[in-house]
Amino acid sequence: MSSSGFSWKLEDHPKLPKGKTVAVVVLDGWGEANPDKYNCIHVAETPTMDSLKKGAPEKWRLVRAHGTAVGLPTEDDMGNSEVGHNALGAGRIYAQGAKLVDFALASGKIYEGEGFKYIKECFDKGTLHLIGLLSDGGVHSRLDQLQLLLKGASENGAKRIRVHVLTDGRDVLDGTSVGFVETLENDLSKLREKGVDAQIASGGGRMYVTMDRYENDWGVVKRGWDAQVLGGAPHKFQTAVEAVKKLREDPNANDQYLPPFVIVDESGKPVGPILDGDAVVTFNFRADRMVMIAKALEYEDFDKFDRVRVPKIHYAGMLQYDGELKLPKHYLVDPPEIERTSGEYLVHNGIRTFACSETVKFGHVTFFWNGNRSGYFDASMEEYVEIPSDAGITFNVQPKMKALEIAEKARDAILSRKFDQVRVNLPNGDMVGHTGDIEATVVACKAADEAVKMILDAIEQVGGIYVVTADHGNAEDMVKRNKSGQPALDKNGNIQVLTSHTLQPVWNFLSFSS
Ligand SMILES: O=C(O)[C@H](O)COP(=O)(O)O
Ligand SMILES: [Mn+2]
Ligand SMILES: [Mn+2]
Repeated sequence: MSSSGFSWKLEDHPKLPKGKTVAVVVLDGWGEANPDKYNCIHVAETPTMDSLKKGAPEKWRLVRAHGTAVGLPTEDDMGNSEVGHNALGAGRIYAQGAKLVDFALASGKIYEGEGFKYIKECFDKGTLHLIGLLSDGGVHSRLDQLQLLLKGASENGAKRIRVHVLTDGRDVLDGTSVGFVETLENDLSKLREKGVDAQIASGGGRMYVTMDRYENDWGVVKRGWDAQVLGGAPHKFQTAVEAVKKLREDPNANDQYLPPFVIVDESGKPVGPILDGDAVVTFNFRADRMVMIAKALEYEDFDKFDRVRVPKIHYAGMLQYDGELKLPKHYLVDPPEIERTSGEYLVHNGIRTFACSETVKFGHVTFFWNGNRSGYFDASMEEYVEIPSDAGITFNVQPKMKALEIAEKARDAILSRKFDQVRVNLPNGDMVGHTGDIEATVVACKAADEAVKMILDAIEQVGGIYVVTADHGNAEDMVKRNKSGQPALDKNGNIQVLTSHTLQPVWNFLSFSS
């Protein structure tokens, strides 16, 4: 024990047998909801998960995965992968980025911090660029926070502001992009009345422009760079409302995947490329989908794509997105200090870990699990395996994703007896659920169930222990509902497909009596 009274030493658990391999399976986006045709988990054949539900009551719990129970600002906040895996990995609840940004904006502390002072140095001569997700989803960003930041920045001296918007349709209903852009345009016109030169400068759908994660597809970030920094895109419009409305006329259009566009003046010149002497803020608070753009904006040595022109800017993140890489160096709000996570305890106690998922969720069981830190705590005790995800597709075309491959890796790791903890994330329910394709989501849930079976069979073979749980809901409810729980119909009498997460609880199954 150290002089402060803290010790890494873990005491023996009163009930758990020692020396057994533990499998930790996180089913991404797998909640519990009423059984109806919009509950893809219910509709799918899921014999393994069904049999777990029939287990003795002391072997399972339904737990909340949304709202204040997991450190989010309000009970209306759905759970998400960051908060879910942070909480699972740390075994504790932290006030999450969303809440910390709320505090900093409400108290005005954001404007007194080092990060804001740093960007403010450019306000006299340069433009302030704000890049981020435009919605009220509350998973990566929030419109009301952007609105407060716009007001605060202009009151604190920003004279020229350009917003680079990423449309959502994933944490909110598809088609809502138009309303969000109209709201923002309205705010910016009010700023203009006050003498601030404020405009939207570029845009695109979040999954096609800028917000890739875990280096799945740098082409996504490049499209954003070209529009935001270089002022180049295949589509040019004079206003962002016109841009989004026009681009949505394509029958296959989807807010998540809108092509990149730039706003140009009457002479066709882009109104807001990022130039030397400008300030840039990425206003998303959530880390995973900001790390890649942060690297492009901050790193001198960068070989992921040709940046063509690298402006000398003052760049700050809303938060610091990676605690290990200290990326970005400057940020407006201190991130939650997620310390002494379970992974760190394990290495201090000689317990060997294997973690695996496919690219799109790999960082969930490593980076998020370890408190938003990339890399190993101790490479000699840990092995992290990433199975490459298919890039450039929406996962409804491959709903089985790499579930089988993840399960095989986990099975082999368990049977090798080289590891004490084997943890995986099975992405299917979530990634396919986000596409809004109900049929494909049913196939996805079946595939995830088969993967769970393979892992639990291996655990049984070695006489191990399992924990099967989820980070939040998604696939168990694929329709927007009214207050009485019935599908809410749109003005044409159609159901509205829910692509987002839910407020539903999640299962926690243990193979031992707790
Ligand atoms: O980033 C995403 O894909 C969604 O906004 C949230 O999904 P996740 O929290 O499951 O990653
Ligand atoms: Mn998730
Ligand atoms: Mn999700």
